[in-house]
Amino acid sequence: MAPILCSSMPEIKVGHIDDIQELRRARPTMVPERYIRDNSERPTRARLPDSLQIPIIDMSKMIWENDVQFHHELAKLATACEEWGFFQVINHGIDTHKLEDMEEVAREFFDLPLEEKEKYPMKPGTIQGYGHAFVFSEDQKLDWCNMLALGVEPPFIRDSKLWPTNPSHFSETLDKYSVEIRKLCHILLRLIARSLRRVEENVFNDMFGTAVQAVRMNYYPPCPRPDLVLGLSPHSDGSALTVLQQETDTVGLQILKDGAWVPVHPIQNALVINIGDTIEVLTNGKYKSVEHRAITNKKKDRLSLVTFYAPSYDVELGPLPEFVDENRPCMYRKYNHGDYSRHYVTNRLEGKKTLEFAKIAEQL
Ligand SMILES: O=C(O)CCC(=O)C(=O)O
Ligand SMILES: [Fe+2]
Repeated sequence: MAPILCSSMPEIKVGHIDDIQELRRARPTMVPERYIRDNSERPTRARLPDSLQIPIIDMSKMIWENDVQFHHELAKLATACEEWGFFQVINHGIDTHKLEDMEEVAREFFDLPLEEKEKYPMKPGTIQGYGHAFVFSEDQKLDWCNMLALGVEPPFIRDSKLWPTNPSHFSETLDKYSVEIRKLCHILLRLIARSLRRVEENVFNDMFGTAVQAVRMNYYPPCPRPDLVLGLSPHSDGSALTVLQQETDTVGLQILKDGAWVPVHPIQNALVINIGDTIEVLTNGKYKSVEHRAITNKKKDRLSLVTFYAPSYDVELGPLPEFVDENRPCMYRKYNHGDYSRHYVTNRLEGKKTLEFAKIAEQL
């Protein structure tokens, strides 16, 4: 997902969209037609070796720069970004209470009666508030998910009317949480720059002067037919970095690796990080923004808390010259990040299609 803009598109017709938690109340044995995916999109049970897991980066090994451990972990980070686009960080230094508190208020919010949650409506064509983002037509297949999405920083993207006042400590908890995640993003961006070797450690600094930070909370109720639906459609994120927190008792996130959907198994207190479209463009495709999706479970619900961290809207982006040479010709044109964000939020989630906005024609 991209950072959140309030791009209202009054002309779009999306038809009636059910609230999934309400739909579930009647304990249906089947799902409505609008959720049933075409065969090719349905979650198939992949026969993958359990050892096929996204890399795990131990941040406690990356404190002392002169240490052998530091360089070993940095090399792992480089491989993770190049080959997977995803990794989990452990020992990231964020107080686990802050993570748990956020999970708790988010759950409390989703457990509220619908009338209460509808006080913060996500209007069609916008992606802030409670509801369904990225729905633009009546015939579009829908995701088995309720969402609450909020712009956090800079202040002009924050729509305070959409910040829940119930639970009463929601905003305060989200603010505290967001400060911690932001600090983690700063550290990660520096480490990522360092792992690229060809650029200075502070190469990204100017782009993130008034960085955009947005949060999306995805709640996936249990689904009677998880084999037919998707929790969240395949997409790459329009951010620079995404930080995803998930509970440990359900698997739902899958990433596309060499043509197979690989599940991301949750690790206690770890955070899942992925490279977004911005870093793919800046590194001219060296570090990958990888397609991912969420599937549902028959018996269990699942909550994911997702922070998108992106450059200032006024920044002009394009591949850094250090990553363009005769072996790797320039794959992306220069563009304004605000324009890209607008493009992202006004199109449905469809694999890596949004990045075509930036691709140079002969690379399409
Ligand atoms: O819930 C998940 O695991 C995936 C969430 C995600 O990819 C997103 O919100 O962009
Ligand atoms: Fe995502």
